[in-house]
Amino acid sequence: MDDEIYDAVVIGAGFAGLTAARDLAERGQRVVVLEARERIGGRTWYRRFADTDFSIEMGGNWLDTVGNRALMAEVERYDVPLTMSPEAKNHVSILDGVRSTAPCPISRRDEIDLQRFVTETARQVARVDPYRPLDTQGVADLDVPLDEYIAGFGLSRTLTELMGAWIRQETGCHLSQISALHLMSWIPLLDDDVLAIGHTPTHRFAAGTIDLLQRMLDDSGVELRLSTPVSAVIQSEDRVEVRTHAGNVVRARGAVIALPLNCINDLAYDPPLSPGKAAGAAIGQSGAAKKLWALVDGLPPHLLAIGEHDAPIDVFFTDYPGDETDLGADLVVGFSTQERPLDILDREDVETAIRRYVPEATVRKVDGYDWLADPYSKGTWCASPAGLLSSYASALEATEGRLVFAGSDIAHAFRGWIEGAVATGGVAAERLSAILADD
Ligand SMILES: Cc1cc2nc3c(=O)[nH]c(=O)nc-3n(C[C@H](O)[C@H](O)[C@H](O)COP(=O)(O)OP(=O)(O)OC[C@H]3O[C@@H](n4cnc5c(N)ncnc54)[C@H](O)[C@@H]3O)c2cc1C
Repeated sequence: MDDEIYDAVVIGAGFAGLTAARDLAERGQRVVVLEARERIGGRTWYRRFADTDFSIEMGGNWLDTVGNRALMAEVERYDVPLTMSPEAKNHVSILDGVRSTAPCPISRRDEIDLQRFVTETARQVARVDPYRPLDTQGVADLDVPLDEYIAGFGLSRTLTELMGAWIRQETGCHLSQISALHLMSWIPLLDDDVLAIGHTPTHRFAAGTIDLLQRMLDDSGVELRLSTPVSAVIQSEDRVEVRTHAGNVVRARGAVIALPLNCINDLAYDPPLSPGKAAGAAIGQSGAAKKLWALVDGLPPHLLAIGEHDAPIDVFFTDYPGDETDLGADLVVGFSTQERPLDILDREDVETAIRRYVPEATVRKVDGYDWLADPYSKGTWCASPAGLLSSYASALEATEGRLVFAGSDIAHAFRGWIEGAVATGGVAAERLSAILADD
C-alpha cells in the first residue's frame, strides 16, 4: 500500500480525466491519475496508418469550433494548431438501388418532406435544454428509438436511406439502438440547425488529439500511472481507497471516476453505487461504429460516397488526398456499424465494399481499431438507447460521497463528443474541490 495520501485520484486518462486532473492540480491539489492502458487519450488515439509513417485518428477526430466551447478554450489556451478535412468535390450515392453522382440526390417531393421533418423536429427540440439532465424536463415522450421517430414521418425510401446513412455516421449505431432524444439534445448546441446532425464538423487537430492531451498533461504536472487498471473503489468517511488489478492500493481524499459508461460497473464499489447509477451503467451506451481507413487508387478526386441501408459502409470520404501526402493514393475514412458484415482490417473486404460505389477503385492498405472488443472502452462514442436519458441522466452524473463522475458518456451537452468529456472534466474538478475544501 502507498503510504501517501493524495488529495485526488483520477481514474481514467481520457480527455475527461486529464481535464479534471489538470484543473485540480491548478487548484493546488496533489493528484494521481490511474490509467488502465499503456497510453493516454482513451477513445482518442492518434497513431500510424498501417505500416506507414503517416498518422491518423483511430477514434475521436473532429471538433465543432463554434459549439465546442470547452474544447476550444483548451485549443486556444495551448495554442494547438487545427486543420480541416477537405470539402467534397465529387459525390456518389446509392439510394433505393439507384446510383447517382448528384450532390443532393433527392426529389422535390423528398425536399418538401425533409422540410416537414426539420420543422417538426425543431418544434420538439425547442422543449430540450441540453445543459440540464434530460430526466428533469418532461421529455420522456421523445426518448424513443430513432428509427421509430423517423418512421412516423412516412418518408420515401430514398430519403429514409439518405438520412439513415448520414445519421448512422453521427450515431455510430443502428437507429433502433439510439434515442431520438439523444440526437435532439445536440441540436440546440449546433445553432438549432436540425440538418447539422448530418454535417460532420470538419476541423481536426493538425498534430492529432495527442497534441492537446500531452500539453494538458505536461502543464498539469500530475503523477500519471499507466498500465494500471483499477478494480475497486472503497470509501470511508474521509478517504477513498482505490485498488488496482495488480493489488496495489492508492489512497486519496476524493476521486474522479472518468471512465466510459460501459466500464463503470467493472469496478467494485463499497458502498455500492446508487441504484440509479448502477442501473443506468448496466443499460450502458450502444455506440458501435466501425471507423475504417483505406488507402485507395482510382477514386474521383475529393469523393464523398453515401449508401443504402444494407451496404457495408454508410459513408466514406477522401480525408487526405493523395497529392497532399507521401502515401501515393487517397486516404479515405469511412463509417459502418457493428451489425454489418465488414471486416475493416481485411483489404479485400473493404475493397469490395468501396467498389459498390466506385467499381474501378483498388484498395492498397486498410486500418482501423475494434473499440467494442477493447475492455477499456466497450464501445465507440456514446449513443444512448431509448429510455436511458429520461430515467437515469441525473443519477449517472451525480456525485456519490467523495466520488465525482466525469466523461463524455454522462455529459448533458455534447454527450458523446470530446467536448462533453472536457466540459464534464472541468465540472468534476470544481465539485471535488468543493468537497475537499469542506474537509
Ligand atoms: C471511432 C470513434 C470516433 C469518434 N469520433 C469523434 C469525433 O470525430 N469528434 C468527437 O468529438 N468525438 C468523437 N468520438 C468520441 C470521443 O472520442 C469520446 O467521446 C471521448 O474521447 C471520450 O472521452 P472520455 O474521457 O469521456 O472517455 P475515454 O476517452 O474513454 O477515457 C476513459 C479512460 O478510462 C480508462 N479506463 C477504462 N477502464 C479503466 C479501469 N478499470 N481502470 C483505469 N482506467 C480505465 C480508459 O483506458 C480510458 O483511457 C469518437 C470516438 C470513437 C471511438
